[in-house]
Amino acid sequence: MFEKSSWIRLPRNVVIGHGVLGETRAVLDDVHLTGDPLVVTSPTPREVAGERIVAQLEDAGRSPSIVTVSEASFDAVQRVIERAEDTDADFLMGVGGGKAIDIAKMASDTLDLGFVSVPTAASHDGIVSGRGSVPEGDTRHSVSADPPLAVVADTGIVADAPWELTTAGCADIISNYTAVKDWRLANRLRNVEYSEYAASLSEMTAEMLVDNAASIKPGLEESAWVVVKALVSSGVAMSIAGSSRPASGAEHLFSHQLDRIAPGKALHGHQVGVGAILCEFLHSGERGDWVAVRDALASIDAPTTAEELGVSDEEVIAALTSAHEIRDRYTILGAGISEDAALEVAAKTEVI
Ligand SMILES: NC(=O)C1=CN([C@@H]2O[C@H](COP(=O)(O)OP(=O)(O)OC[C@H]3O[C@@H](n4cnc5c(N)ncnc54)[C@H](O)[C@@H]3O)[C@@H](O)[C@H]2O)C=CC1
Ligand SMILES: O=C(CO)COP(=O)(O)O
Ligand SMILES: [Zn+2]
Repeated sequence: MFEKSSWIRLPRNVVIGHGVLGETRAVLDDVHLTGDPLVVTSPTPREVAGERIVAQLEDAGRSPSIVTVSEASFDAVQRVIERAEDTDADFLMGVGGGKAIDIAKMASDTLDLGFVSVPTAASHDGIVSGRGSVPEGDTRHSVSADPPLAVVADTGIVADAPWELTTAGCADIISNYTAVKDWRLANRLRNVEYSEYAASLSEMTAEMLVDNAASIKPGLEESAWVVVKALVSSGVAMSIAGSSRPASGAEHLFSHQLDRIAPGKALHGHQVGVGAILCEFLHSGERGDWVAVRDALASIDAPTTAEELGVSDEEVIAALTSAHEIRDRYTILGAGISEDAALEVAAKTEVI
């Protein structure tokens, strides 16, 4: 008899559309979050959404608190936990980009409180995922965390965000191609647990985004819709898998290493996009699909070279040759690639 059991944990309400921030209170009521939240945000998202949520809840007689965070780290999670305890928060809301959402998600998981995700940019696929991604010293953790009970994605706000945040979200989705290839490889070579449903959903999400690339344009609210839906779909794939495997392979290891070697130079999505070009070449060779990955990234204005990322050629090579060390995750990088091989793949793909 098949005895294995697994929990697929998903949000109950995913509300996407123009002006839906104004419906936040109704969304919270619908999932029985009737108390006082701690809103976790960063400076600009605080202005464009955080303060508005606080005002809306205060008008309804509630007493929300708000805290601003700057980086994704275990220290930041701890500070938010303390603030939630001090303010006696009933639940947490992550309002902003991937870092604010990850911190709020991880803090609410530790506190065993409800969590609501309010993305102000379509820059990453952690909007609905049951994962938190944070660095610690020389390693990068991808930890399990309760997914949001509800998501409120106001496409008016997302469409007004800087265009590069949207192109970063698109690149995070395009990187699903290599992530799934790595997952299948790890399943074949290391018997890593694998879900064909999650893998297919992840690939289909990337496929649909690439097929719609021509309609993804700056300032267009319809584009915000398309990208947010793809990010939700990719997050659902991670929830089905119970890991970030469907959306995170060697291209993510490369990006996480770049975060250490060249911190603050480029967005997560842009780094994983360039990583996907390199890793696709490693998977399928010179005449393989790396050109299609590069062209898809270029078609939505995402960086395809070290220069466009704002990092040096040496930093790219250092990140690529050490990426396998950052996490125990089997990928096309295996036990690591040599500097010669890294120089060749980076030169042939014109990343450097
Ligand atoms: N947990 C998960 O499953 C996933 C987590 N991530 C994590 O998410 C992080 C990357 O997320 P990002 O959003 O790229 O970085 P981020 O959270 O640092 O946001 C980038 C910048 O955009 C600003 N911003 C957000 N909305 C804005 C708006 N409407 N107008 C103006 N500025 C705005 C933020 O305040 C920040 O300064 C990484 O730490 C990555 O590891 C990424 C994918 C999946
Ligand atoms: O960024 C991610 C998926 O896009 C997930 O990253 P991690 O594998 O670090 O959790
Ligand atoms: Zn990512």
